[in-house]
Amino acid sequence: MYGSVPLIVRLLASSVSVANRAGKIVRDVMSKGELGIVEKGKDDYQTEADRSAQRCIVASLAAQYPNLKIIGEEDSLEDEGEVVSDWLVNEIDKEILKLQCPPNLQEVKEEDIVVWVDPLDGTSEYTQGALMLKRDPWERWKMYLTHPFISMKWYLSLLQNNYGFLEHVTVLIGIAVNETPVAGVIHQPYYKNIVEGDKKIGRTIWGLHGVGVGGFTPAPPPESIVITTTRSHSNPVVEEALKVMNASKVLRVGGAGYKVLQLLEGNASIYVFASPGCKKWDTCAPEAILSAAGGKLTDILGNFYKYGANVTKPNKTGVLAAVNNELHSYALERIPEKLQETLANK
Ligand SMILES: Nc1ncnc2c1ncn2[C@@H]1O[C@H](COP(=O)(O)O)[C@@H](OP(=O)(O)O)[C@H]1O
Ligand SMILES: [Mg+2]
Ligand SMILES: [Mg+2]
Ligand SMILES: [Mg+2]
Repeated sequence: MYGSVPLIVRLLASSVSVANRAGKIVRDVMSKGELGIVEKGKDDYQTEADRSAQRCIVASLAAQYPNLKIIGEEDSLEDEGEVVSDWLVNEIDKEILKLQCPPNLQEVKEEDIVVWVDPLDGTSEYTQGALMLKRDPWERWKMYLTHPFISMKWYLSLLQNNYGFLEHVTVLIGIAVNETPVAGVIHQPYYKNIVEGDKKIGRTIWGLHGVGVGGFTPAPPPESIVITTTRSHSNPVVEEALKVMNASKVLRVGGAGYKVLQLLEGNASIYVFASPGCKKWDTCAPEAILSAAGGKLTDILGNFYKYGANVTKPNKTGVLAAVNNELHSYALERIPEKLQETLANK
């Protein structure tokens, strides 16, 4: 029906609609309260929301774009569990369809594309948010006891945080063409906003190379250096890379998507994560949007990652990102060579 619209624009428009639906699934699982937490590895968990949102995204995109290569964080699920027909999205965002495709992306074919899907980025924050939604203290305590990875210190910090961590949760769909992220979607299922006088939950941020970004109001970086980094996957090497930045503040938040949003909205200057913990699905969509806004996301050696179908999944040499080249260079110059070698040789 929209065959005259270049593929990359159609795919981005579909991804916006699909991410909105996946966000609703994420909220519905939370409302039901049965999170179905599975431990995939150390500090690495999956919930029913991760599984269902992934099925929704992959099945919806594969049905409309059969020759796309789609790689999702929860891929080991393949063929298990059913895709509820209500999850199959064939809507397509009409506003995105109106975008003028840049000349260099007009001829892109499905075979040139790899879509990287993180159905739920910030799973730690999601599960901790669930805990905090239990208003009854006894219920909350019982749930805490079934969360093996939440220490008492965290539990107390969560209580003081006014249940705020759910905003860190995002749905990420990144579109790479010939190994480079050129378009992407970050959907925030728990973002609270007022649209035309009505309270609305959720928002969707998008970016396309050569066109720009939308779904939020970009803001310049803070006056002094503010670093954003992990709040749930730190270690001594990660901390060492923060120390050298001479930052006025360190913003510890969940998810790669939410951290890049902190850069785009002017709350932080640089995202530093000197750890091999992030994977290609964590950074593809954020990198596409950040670079469409004039920013840069690389490893901590300053090299770009490649996002082809056969690359290794982990971002072995960490993440270094900023809203502009100056801030990126500022950070890169400060990372000690020894630290770069530590990650490169791991
Ligand atoms: N040490 C580690 N082990 C497993 N996953 C890690 C990790 N460090 C980072 N990640 C993944 O990278 C993403 C961002 O992490 P963080 O919030 O700590 O910055 C999260 O994605 P998911 O929540 O999609 O799994 C998280 O799981
Ligand atoms: Mg995960
Ligand atoms: Mg993730
Ligand atoms: Mg995830």
